[in-house]
Amino acid sequence: MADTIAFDSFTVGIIGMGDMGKMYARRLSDAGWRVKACDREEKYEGLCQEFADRKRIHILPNGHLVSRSSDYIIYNVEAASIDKVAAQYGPSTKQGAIVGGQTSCKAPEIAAFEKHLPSDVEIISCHSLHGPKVDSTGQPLVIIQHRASHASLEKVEKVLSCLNSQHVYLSAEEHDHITADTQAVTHAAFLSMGKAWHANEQFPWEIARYVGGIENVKINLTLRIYSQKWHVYAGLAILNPYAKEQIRQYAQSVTDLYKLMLAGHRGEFSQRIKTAGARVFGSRNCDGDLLLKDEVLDRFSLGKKPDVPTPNNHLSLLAMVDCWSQLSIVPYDHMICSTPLFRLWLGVTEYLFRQPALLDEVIKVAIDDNTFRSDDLEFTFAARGWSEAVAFGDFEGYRDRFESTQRFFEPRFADATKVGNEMIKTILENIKK
Ligand SMILES: NC(=O)C1=CN([C@@H]2O[C@H](COP(=O)(O)OP(=O)(O)OC[C@H]3O[C@@H](n4cnc5c(N)ncnc54)[C@H](OP(=O)(O)O)[C@@H]3O)[C@@H](O)[C@H]2O)C=CC1
Ligand SMILES: O=C(O)C(=O)Cc1ccc(O)cc1
Repeated sequence: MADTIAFDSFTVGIIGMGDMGKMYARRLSDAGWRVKACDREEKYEGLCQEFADRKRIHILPNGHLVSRSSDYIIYNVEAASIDKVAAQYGPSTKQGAIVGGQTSCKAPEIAAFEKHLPSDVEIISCHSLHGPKVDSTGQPLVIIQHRASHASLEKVEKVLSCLNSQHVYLSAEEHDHITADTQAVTHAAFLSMGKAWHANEQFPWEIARYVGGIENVKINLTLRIYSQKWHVYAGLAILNPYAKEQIRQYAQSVTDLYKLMLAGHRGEFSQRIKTAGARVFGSRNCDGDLLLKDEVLDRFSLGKKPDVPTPNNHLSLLAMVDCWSQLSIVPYDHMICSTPLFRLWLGVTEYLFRQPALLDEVIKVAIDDNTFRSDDLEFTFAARGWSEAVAFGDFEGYRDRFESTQRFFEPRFADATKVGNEMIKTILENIKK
């Protein structure tokens, strides 16, 4: 029984001491757990120094040593490496231990564990649905009891309870299905915005069209994504069996809407947007209780807001709702398994679709105002480019696409992270109220 596990008789192993592994090691050891951890052998000395003042974190040279001496081992490595790393260290797992992974996509992780772990080892995976610098309190933490007894599940729950997250119990398949909707397609939208700004050599905070209100959310979140490691986004999009279709539909929605705009098909365009809005937001179509408010949004700008706002047709948002509608996705159903980024993204789409006057204005701008056709063309190319990289399973192509734009925005990451963190905190607190 979990009640009987004690700090001094139960060791947690962590394989992969990158951002998430270190966060887990620190939080678990702060709570009193004994942690044995490793990264690649060449990082052994550096990690020993980094964690020298932590008496409950014991750095070991490799995953064999962690696996054979730990009761619950969490793999915190790149999603694309899980098969290789589990093949390496899995056979060394202590008899009767519990093994889990924290990768963002569960199909390959579970397949790797089933293939490489001895049959007397139990499998319980997890996934913290937030980045390493976000306070884990109240955030969803998915727990997947794949091959394990109830008593072992209780042990894992007890260990992870120190994160103060909200436990969400799913199968690996349910997890991948939901995160394809909440994560992969959300990232595709922001990655496309960044790529389009880069293609036009625009720093959006310097351009009136992109300053103020929901533009601030778009810019801050785009820069936030590009300031992180490419493999996190590549892994959860390329390896998730459901993500290709979502991302393909997003690119298709962008393309369809762009063509209707170009051709000036006002009726068809408007009908398509309104139908999508009704399917996704249904009876939520009224002002009053929006997740996001102007006065909050306007505070978080990297640039100076113009006196008169420049019109924007918000193609990225219209396409998001069209995509959800085409795939019969109701994003509110996924709130239990949402990341902060997804909640903000949903807040932004809601802001547009639940204010009928604003939506009408946006539709009018889309058809009548061709000032920004070239920005929108680049956005359309970008969405299709990301979709192709994901569809072809092209990790290296994805990496090049990601890192070239990362370099373009790099000088502003420090500012954007500061403003973005503050924005996320304030907006999410507002959403809770
Ligand atoms: N960052 C995030 O916001 C979140 C990430 N995740 C998931 O968590 C996992 C880890 O992500 P994150 O910490 O950000 O990534 P990092 O790149 O920071 O960490 C992964 C670490 O694993 C190491 N590693 C690779 N192979 C081995 C090996 N054979 N033995 C030991 N260590 C190894 C890597 O070394 P090297 O760099 O040399 O390859 C790296 O230090 C990923 O699967 C990601 O999808 C989940 C939630 C949030
Ligand atoms: O909120 C997001 O979508 C992020 O970008 C952070 C993130 C990345 C990977 C995960 O598996 C979970 C969270």
